[in-house]
Amino acid sequence: MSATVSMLRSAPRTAVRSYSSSSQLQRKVTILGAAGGIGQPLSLLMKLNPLVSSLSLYDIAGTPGVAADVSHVNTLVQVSGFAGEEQLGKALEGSDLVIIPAGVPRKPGMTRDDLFNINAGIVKSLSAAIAKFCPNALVNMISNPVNSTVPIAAEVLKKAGMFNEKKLFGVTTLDVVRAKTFYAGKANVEASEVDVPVVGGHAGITILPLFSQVTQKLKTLSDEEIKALTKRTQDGGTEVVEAKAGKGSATLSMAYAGAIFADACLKGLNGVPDVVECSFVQSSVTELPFFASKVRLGKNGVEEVLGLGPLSDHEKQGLQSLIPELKASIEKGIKFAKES
Ligand SMILES: NC(=O)c1ccc[n+]([C@@H]2O[C@H](COP(=O)([O-])OP(=O)(O)OC[C@H]3O[C@@H](n4cnc5c(N)ncnc54)[C@H](O)[C@@H]3O)[C@@H](O)[C@H]2O)c1
Ligand SMILES: O=C(O)C[C@H](O)C(=O)O
Repeated sequence: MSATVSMLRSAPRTAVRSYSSSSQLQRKVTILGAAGGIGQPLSLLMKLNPLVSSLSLYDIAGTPGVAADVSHVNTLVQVSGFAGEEQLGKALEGSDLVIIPAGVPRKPGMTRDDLFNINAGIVKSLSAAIAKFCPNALVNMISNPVNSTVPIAAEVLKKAGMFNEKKLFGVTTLDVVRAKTFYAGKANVEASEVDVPVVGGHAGITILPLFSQVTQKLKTLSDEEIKALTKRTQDGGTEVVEAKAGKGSATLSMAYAGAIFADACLKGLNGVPDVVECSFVQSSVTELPFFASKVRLGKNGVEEVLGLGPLSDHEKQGLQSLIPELKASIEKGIKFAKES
């Protein structure tokens, strides 16, 4: 059983145990964009997380209702709702972890980069508020295009003199969740027992699953099957956007993935050893300033950015192909933050 599934099954009892045993486990988590498609189920999942003591739900509107609703779930997490820019500071003050699913989602026919014009400004203003009200918090960036929004947040935090490269994460966990699910389906193994690192970025070919490093290699898949799995993982977001036919992009699977990554960050903060997840972070693994790879999480956020490990020829080729696109998206984000 995965850690998250077991967390969900035992949430209320575990919560009582954590709070009575150690005040050091009290953590404030803030969700920016909490009334949205991802924000609402993610708020529910964080209400079930025994490592959270206070859950602050912020959006431009609608959060008092979401907070009232989620607050009735019988765990010990204290929930507060904040709506409108004048309440943003109060929402953020004292946060240990800020999760950002604020911004517009794709419609069929759009790329993630088509969201840049609207979401870049949203991420910029929210990052400025984080620099002002909770500069020591870990930040989990979900808003797309992640390949540009993470560099934007870094630049805004730098301008404010508050950038700490150990504390800013682009959330790419959904790519890992998809790679595990699709691989398990093809190889006929238990999805919860499969692990697949996904590196690069979070858009199209910049998403590079490393199926050569999969755990649970009970069955050897052909090169053609691996290529098809790679393509399906890269197009996973588009598969959902098309199926939703204009009603947005992945929300439920993203909330699940976001909750897994937030839980890993909280475990790291609490000193749990060997917490490793893939994430898009400041990196020297390639020549690019930001790159997704396995990251060891610790009390200060990123403890170690792990290397890529041995790659198959197909993966080496994928890595070469993704660099120009990822570089351009990173540079676009940096330029926007510097010039606006
Ligand atoms: N990283 C990933 O893997 C991943 C996966 C799925 C979706 N996403 C992205 O997450 C974002 C949100 O998706 P969604 O489906 O929840 O969209 P949504 O439209 O349902 O919700 C977005 C929410 O953000 C809020 N918002 C807008 N401006 C804001 C601001 N300035 N401050 C606070 N909140 C603000 C909106 O009011 C809305 O409630 C999109 O950009 C989407 O592309 C990323
Ligand atoms: O595909 C999208 O636009 C949303 C998200 O990035 C995803 O991967 O599902």
